[in-house]
Amino acid sequence: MLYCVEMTVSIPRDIPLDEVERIKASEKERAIDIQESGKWPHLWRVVGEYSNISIFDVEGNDELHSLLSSLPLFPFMKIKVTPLAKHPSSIF
Ligand SMILES: O=C(O)CC1=CCC(=O)O1
Repeated sequence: MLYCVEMTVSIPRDIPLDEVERIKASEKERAIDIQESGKWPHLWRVVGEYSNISIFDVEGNDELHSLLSSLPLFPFMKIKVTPLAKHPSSIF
């Protein structure tokens, strides 16, 4: 199943900068691992926001939740999930 996922990050200002940098480095590693698995085929920055729009290609809700909640930034993200179905006029 395909899902469009919008993740908006908001890190509390009282977390020490070195801890924030550590979390971001772990986030990047985990994101690369998932992309390399083929389950996260698109990851795009939303211009002007600390936010991304992604496409996930997974078995279903449980797998998507498991991947999203494995991200180190998960506790600091607001996530909007939109399940996608084939459009009848799509030629792709
Ligand atoms: O920077 C973001 O949009 C949050 C994020 C998700 C995957 C990643 O590497 O960073």
